[in-house]
Amino acid sequence: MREEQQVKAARTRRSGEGDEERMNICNRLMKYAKEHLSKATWDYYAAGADECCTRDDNLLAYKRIRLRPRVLRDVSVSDTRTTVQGVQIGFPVGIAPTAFHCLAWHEGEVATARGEAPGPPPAFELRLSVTGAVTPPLPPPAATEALDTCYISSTYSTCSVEEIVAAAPGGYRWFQLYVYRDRELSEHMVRRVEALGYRALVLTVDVPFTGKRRDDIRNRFRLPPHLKIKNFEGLPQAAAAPEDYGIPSNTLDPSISWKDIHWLQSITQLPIIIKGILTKEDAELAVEHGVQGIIVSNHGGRQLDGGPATIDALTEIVDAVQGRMEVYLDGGIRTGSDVLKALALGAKCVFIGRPAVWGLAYKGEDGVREVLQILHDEFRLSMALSGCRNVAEINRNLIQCSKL
Ligand SMILES: Cc1cc2nc3c(=O)[nH]c(=O)nc-3n(C[C@H](O)[C@H](O)[C@H](O)COP(=O)(O)O)c2cc1C
Ligand SMILES: CCCCCCC(=O)C(=O)O
Repeated sequence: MREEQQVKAARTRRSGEGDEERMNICNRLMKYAKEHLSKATWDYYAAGADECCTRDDNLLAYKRIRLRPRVLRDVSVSDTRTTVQGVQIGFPVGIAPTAFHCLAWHEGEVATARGEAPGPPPAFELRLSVTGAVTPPLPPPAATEALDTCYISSTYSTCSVEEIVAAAPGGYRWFQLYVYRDRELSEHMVRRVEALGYRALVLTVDVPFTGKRRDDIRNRFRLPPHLKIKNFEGLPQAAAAPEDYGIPSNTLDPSISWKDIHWLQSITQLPIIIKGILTKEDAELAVEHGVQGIIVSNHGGRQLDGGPATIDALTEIVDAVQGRMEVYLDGGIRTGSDVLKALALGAKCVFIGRPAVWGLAYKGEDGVREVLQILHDEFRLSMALSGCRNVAEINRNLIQCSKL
């Protein structure tokens, strides 16, 4: 079942209504994207692996968690700021790496980067036109609060890392990397992003092979010829290789193992974040290998179907790590209360994949900015309504015991 249908079915079960007007902003934008993108592009973005159980569970798992709000705690001011890797960001929601943004919007990742970087406040027309109601009044933001957050740009971007940085030089960025069969290609990318001021490397470890995405197979999906993986343009390693999705298929190395973490550490001083951890055993190994963080991720349910929802995997991982490195999470974040629940269960920050793409498809950089703005406002409201004045006050006491 598609994400949209699944969410609708769940909502209908919960509320007894088919209440489209009350859809959260991410699902509203998803609906817009579905109506406006080509079928093959939509299918690619929305895809999950096999029967999409994990993709759908990523969302539904949040809806099974109940909060324990505290009251009478003077929430007249709430501060959403936090830090990741020692750097302050405006609120604990960043943008996960997703490929091929030029399929959603002509400016591609350049628009995403602009939408994420600090800039003028967004226009509120979407909030009025899509939700049909003005956002409820909120406590005033903390004085220095801004929507600055972290954008992890994908190796498989349709704009180059140079174009992304030039478009929005003030942004805080991490680079998503694969270990390629040709280690020189990985090293080349590391050197480039170091020189450009990227602040961390996010090593994706859950794609030894591409998951079985049935719609993509049926559609014979591949990047159209007028679009390119710009990061590989002109590189001899990528030139003659056979392609998968329009990506040189020899780039990913299925033989990578923990020893490659040492290799990566030997060629860079940047913090290394491993993306795609789902068990306490691998989290423990990540600590032992001295990386600076992990992202609890199942690749948006696009790789192994049948694995856990990320929010369900989080607790055992946080308990194993015991604060020895930062633990982040992606997958299924669609509302401010999802963010609150993930933080309460121990995530330092969460990342959104598809919602940023839906925003991009809706209105380019303004659409991305609005998704972030709305998630920010929802998160701030959820904090206040549960009695949290700042991010440090969010902890497991907020979660009903049956979920711990
Ligand atoms: C269209 C699409 C493309 C993606 N491309 C990448 C990628 O290039 N590298 C990567 O590490 N993860 C990639 N991911 C996974 C995301 O980083 C992230 O784990 C996932 O989207 C989070 O789930 P969400 O979409 O429910 O927020 C992609 C996901 C989607 C939906
Ligand atoms: C040959 C690997 C295709 C992966 C493309 C990007 C990605 O991670 C995705 O989920 O899609």
